[in-house]
Amino acid sequence: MRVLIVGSGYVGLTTGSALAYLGHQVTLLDINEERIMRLKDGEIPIHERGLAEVIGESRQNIEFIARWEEFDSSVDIVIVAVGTPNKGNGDVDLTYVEVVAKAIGERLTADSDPVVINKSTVPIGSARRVKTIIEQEMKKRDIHKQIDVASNPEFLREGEALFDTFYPDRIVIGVESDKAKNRLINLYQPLLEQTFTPPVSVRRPEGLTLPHMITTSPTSAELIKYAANSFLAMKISFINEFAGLAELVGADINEVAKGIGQDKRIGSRFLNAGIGWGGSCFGKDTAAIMYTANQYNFEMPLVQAAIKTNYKQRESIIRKLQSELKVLRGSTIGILGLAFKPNTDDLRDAPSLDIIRGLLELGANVKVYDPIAMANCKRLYPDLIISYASSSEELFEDCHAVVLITEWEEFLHLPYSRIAERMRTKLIVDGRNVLDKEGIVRAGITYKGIGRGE
Ligand SMILES: NC(=O)C1=CN([C@@H]2O[C@H](COP(=O)(O)OP(=O)(O)OC[C@H]3O[C@@H](n4cnc5c(N)ncnc54)[C@H](O)[C@@H]3O)[C@@H](O)[C@H]2O)C=CC1
Ligand SMILES: O=C(O)[C@H]1O[C@H](OP(=O)(O)OP(=O)(O)OC[C@H]2O[C@@H](n3ccc(=O)[nH]c3=O)[C@H](O)[C@@H]2O)[C@H](O)[C@@H](O)[C@@H]1O
Repeated sequence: MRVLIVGSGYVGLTTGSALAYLGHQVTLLDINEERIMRLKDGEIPIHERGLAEVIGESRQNIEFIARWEEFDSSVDIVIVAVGTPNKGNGDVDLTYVEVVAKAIGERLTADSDPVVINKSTVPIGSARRVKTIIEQEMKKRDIHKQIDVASNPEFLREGEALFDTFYPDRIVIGVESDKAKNRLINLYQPLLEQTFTPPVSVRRPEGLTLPHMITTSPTSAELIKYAANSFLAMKISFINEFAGLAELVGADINEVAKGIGQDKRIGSRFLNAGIGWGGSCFGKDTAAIMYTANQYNFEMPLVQAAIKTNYKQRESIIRKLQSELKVLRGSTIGILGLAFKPNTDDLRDAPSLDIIRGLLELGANVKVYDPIAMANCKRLYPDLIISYASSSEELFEDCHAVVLITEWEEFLHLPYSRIAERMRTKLIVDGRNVLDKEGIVRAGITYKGIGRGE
């Protein structure tokens, strides 16, 4: 099928590359000309495992364009994957989606017959809003036509974006017509039946079950996306709430998580206690659903509490440092990891940033190290008065304490005896409960985890 994807960010570029790999003819349109130029030159603008391979192998099926003038009105599917940022009050800024809807409506002809798909995370009613805008624009040119707009929320995780795209647990489509339903089934057929040859760098896991396609109304599909992210956010906050209690009563939250996670009804994933969630979506989407609920004068105390607990986790790191070091003014604190999670250079709503700001406000000197996110930090936050270490080992030099924020693989096996010698006071706060506690203690370093009632 011929597919136009509008927006070439994490979601658009991943989806577009995967669809091209599966054999569709994909055009990726982004108004960010620099990004399109880089893509045309073969550069991969985001850090995602397998993306270079998948794009490389599908070059003949992908084209990159930066101008709406090149829009081909005879396309079968248009996927909208532009950003839907928070306005600051929880409400979703739909400007980009609306601008795209208008641009589509201005260009469709009487013969065009595409299905338009909202893949961006959008509040309920957005499929209808996009449909109205497109049809109104067409009417202005005297074209009276119904356009199918479907909702097809995206569930990929950054860092595992291609894996999640090729091997999804489910594909949700919110449609109002058989035409839209059938076109989406055709689009995703190779994934539903797993008939493609997996890319070398994104292997198919053994024992993989086929993904279900879940067909709903557009409104249900829109709500499914918010419910999924809110539930995952709540699950993390739930374990973090118990981590706080575990510290007081002398239990180990890792043991508790294992003990409850083995219950299939609960499941063991997303039960890692620590400094909580960050990233571009959990914060934005929980705030957005609270905003929607509020518009209906409806309370969602569970989601609200999940948000509150999450941001308390970041503060709790500073409380731990205060409790061990007493005075933070003049202390040097090392921050191991900046990205909101490993395998990405994304700093959106990264817990590291709040923790760094909190430490700076208390007069501490902050030193940081991250294998790939430091360049982004320098570029986006030039106001942060911090120093950058050249390696994870060098970070420990002269530190009064080091806090692990992001569980990058390379941080998991540090030479503790060597780094102990470089520290001024020997304290490691393990913000993700992933370090070798025994090894750290053996090297004479004090270990503080999250929810580990030492
Ligand atoms: N990043 C993630 O892991 C996930 C994101 N989502 C949702 O997907 C949507 C997109 O997110 P990301 O890909 O992260 O955003 P992003 O910010 O990485 O990419 C959006 C792209 O859209 C482009 N754009 C904006 N206006 C445009 C226009 N008028 N025409 C053409 N291109 C335009 C921008 O230049 C940008 O490159 C959001 O609604 C987000 O909530 C959903 C699941 C996962
Ligand atoms: O809507 C979105 O954008 C996406 O949001 C999340 O994906 P993502 O934000 O990329 O990353 P996750 O792997 O979910 O991690 C989010 C945050 O939760 C934290 N986390 C995760 C799991 C856990 O057990 N504990 C925990 O603190 C991570 O460190 C990270 O900061 C969801 O997992 C995706 O399904 C969804 O599509």
